[in-house]
Amino acid sequence: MIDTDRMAAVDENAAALGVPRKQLMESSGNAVASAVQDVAEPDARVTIVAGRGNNGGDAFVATRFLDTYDTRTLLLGRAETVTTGIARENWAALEQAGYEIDEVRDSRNLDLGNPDVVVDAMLGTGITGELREPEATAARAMNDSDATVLSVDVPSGVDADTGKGGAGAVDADHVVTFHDTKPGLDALDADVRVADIGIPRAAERFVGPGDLTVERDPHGEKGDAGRVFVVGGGPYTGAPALAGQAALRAGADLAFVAAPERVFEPIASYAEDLIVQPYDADRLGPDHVDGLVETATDHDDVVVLGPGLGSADETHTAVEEFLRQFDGRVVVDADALAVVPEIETDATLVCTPNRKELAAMGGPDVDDLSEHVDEIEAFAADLGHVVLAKAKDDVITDGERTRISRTGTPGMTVGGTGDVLAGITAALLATRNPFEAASVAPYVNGRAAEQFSESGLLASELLDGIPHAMEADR
Ligand SMILES: NC(=O)C1=CN([C@@H]2O[C@H](COP(=O)(O)OP(=O)(O)OC[C@H]3O[C@@H](n4cnc5c(N)ncnc54)[C@H](O)[C@@H]3O)[C@@H](O)[C@H]2O)[C@@H](O)CC1
Ligand SMILES: [K+]
Repeated sequence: MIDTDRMAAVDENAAALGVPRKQLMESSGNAVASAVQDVAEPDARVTIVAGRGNNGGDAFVATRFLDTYDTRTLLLGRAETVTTGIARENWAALEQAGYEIDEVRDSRNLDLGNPDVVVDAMLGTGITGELREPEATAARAMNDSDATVLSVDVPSGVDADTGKGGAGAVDADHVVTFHDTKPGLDALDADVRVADIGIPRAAERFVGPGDLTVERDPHGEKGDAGRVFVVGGGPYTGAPALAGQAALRAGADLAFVAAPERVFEPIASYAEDLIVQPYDADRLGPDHVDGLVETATDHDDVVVLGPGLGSADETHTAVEEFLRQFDGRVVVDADALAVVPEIETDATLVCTPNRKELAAMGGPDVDDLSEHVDEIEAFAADLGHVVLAKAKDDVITDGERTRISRTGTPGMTVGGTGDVLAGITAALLATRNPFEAASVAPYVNGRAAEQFSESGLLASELLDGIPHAMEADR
């Protein structure tokens, strides 16, 4: 099962891996033709009704594979108004090769003929709202005809994610959909087949540019990029400052750092963009927890818990207490990670262990994480939280799904890059679901690093690279 946002991401990832969409369209069109062949007698009359997007493009390709039938292809609208280059190219190929094709410029002139099979390629995943003209008239004609109706990807007028369709949606007998089935096809009274169109597994497995642009979970209000609240610092000062700044670079509206009074000055001096809130102590302890939880809850903050906190017993107890009380979203990093396997929490956690921290939490103790994805996935399932295990190839899993992020450079072994990652993850967690945020963050962090020379990379340099790294088509 794949929803349309994820499908679009995978499609873009495939293109980045060298399999562009026009190639996928050739496969889709071929699959449509096979589906027609399965329902059509050898002498059947086939009418293809195509829209102006890529759904129509699939059908233009199918036309070439249906030479042996009595096939007509109708385009709803003028060829100049076809919306995508690849669909237009496939239409032009039909024109040049002399296929029987027609532009339907006025829905009153639509005539399906008397076909045995109608291919509905008007609208796929690009639909918004109820069917408009001329598609609405064409859908009525299909539904009224005696022909077998075969829809491309999804019946036109039906939302592929929800299955909802306006009153005028196409009532398909058969659907041929691509790569994986769609949530909205489940409830349909139609025979649904899934066609493999040659999308490499890697396009799903590895985080790619497609993941940057789509799949935003509108957790907050639209335009509300969220507040990130870093609970860190004590023995160390640089770590929380890096995490907070990284969150800002990755799109957070505000970044707060709560830190012990003793280290307030240095943290505040690193960057004027950070708001630093001191508490009266040398390090985090149980007394501070109520106040921190209240602040984070009141503002619906995404919390980064851990950077620079140190491993004192009272701090460990405070982290436990924080996670017991808080029920919002938390990126857990560094010394705070050790607490996670020991506690029950209602919070939504993304845990960001490196190799050693993963082993200390009870996960596999291995050098190459990407060779042990099943074990890490099983560990995350047990833990009940999203795990972003950091290594040369980062492994991201929610216990059911696993992705790998391969960006980055050898220079990233320098101190502080993990703090930057925690901040990016928090910013993304404000607008995406935890698994997506955890998948995209290391991809962005690695891309940020790729903008600098490997030797002598500083974690603070990554900050400058983040905005550019978040652009899909940089
Ligand atoms: N995503 C992928 O990986 C692949 C997608 N493919 C095909 O591409 C399709 C999606 O293509 P597009 O994104 O171009 O979108 P569509 O072809 O579904 O529709 C886009 C067009 O429909 C118009 N439109 C939108 N809502 C309308 C309405 N209510 N009434 C009338 N017209 C309306 C738009 O103005 C636009 O011209 C998929 O369904 C599938 O068939 C395949 O080619 C293979 C790979
Ligand atoms: K369709």
